[in-house]
Amino acid sequence: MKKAKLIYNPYSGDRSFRNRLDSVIDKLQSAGYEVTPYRTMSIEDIYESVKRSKEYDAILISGGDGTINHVINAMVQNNIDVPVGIFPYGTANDFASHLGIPRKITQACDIIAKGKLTQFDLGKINDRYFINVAAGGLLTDVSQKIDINMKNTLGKVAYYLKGIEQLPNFRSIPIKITCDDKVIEENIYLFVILNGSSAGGFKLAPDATANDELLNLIAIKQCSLVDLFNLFIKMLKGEHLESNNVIYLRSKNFKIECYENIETDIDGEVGPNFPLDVSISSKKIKIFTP
Ligand SMILES: Nc1ncnc2c1ncn2[C@@H]1O[C@H](COP(=O)(O)OP(=O)(O)OP(=O)(O)O)[C@@H](O)[C@H]1O
Repeated sequence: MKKAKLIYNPYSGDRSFRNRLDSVIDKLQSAGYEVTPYRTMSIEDIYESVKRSKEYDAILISGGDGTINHVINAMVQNNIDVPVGIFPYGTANDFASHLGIPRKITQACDIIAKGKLTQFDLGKINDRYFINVAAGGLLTDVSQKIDINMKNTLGKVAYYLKGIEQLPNFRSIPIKITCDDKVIEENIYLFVILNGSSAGGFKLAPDATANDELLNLIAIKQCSLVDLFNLFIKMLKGEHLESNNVIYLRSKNFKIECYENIETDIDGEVGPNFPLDVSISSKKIKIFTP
């Protein structure tokens, strides 16, 4: 039998994964995996658990993008290069949705049982990796500021409510983006750098895939409230990339400088300080996919 370590964050999403544990073990055992579950106690504990997982044939993760981010960073730090299985039990689950991995336990187990692996890129920001998105600006600390109980009860709606609550603080920030031979200096509201295609449930980079060896930078320029509202409508229709108020760049590298002390975010977790050196690490992880 192959050995799989199942690392699960009991506080991700609606916290219901723990009730499915027996069913998961049953299905994976039938597929030839001897499963060792590990219930994480904290973020630091995720790193400790992965460090002790060098003998396994696969690492399976249950949680949202934040949990996947920490497990993958820990795997890279420890040179663990085994297949990764995902149970999308977070709130937004942007990365798993992008990969087409469903939340339903039977289907997620079937994907692991079938054993099809696809290589994916990782974004790198200073010395940390991101699976889906790195962001900065005035709404990006929304996911970090939401109370975990509010997120568990209200799901994705909690992100929007917290976003609206932050609107009075909405102001632009001066930023310098260097990419290939271009330098752009602009006042912006926020920027996102995507490896996948969605953030917070919004399909911001519709043509991007997490294995095209490119990162997608989308920034919203300072504009009037009316223009911002129109941009939001365009975003819902997937037409925002054509707007004059949007900067859209695709590249393997970006340098981002900002002289104001604003927070950054990677996969919904607290990110590093400026300046940001962002790059793509091509085909860095292999994940069980449909
Ligand atoms: N026991 C724990 N082990 C690991 N992380 C924990 C634990 N308790 C709370 N957390 C918090 O869970 C967060 C990660 O949550 P995760 O991203 O997996 O779920 P989510 O936020 O509900 O989903 P998504 O990111 O998809 O919206 C970390 O920021 C961490 O602070």
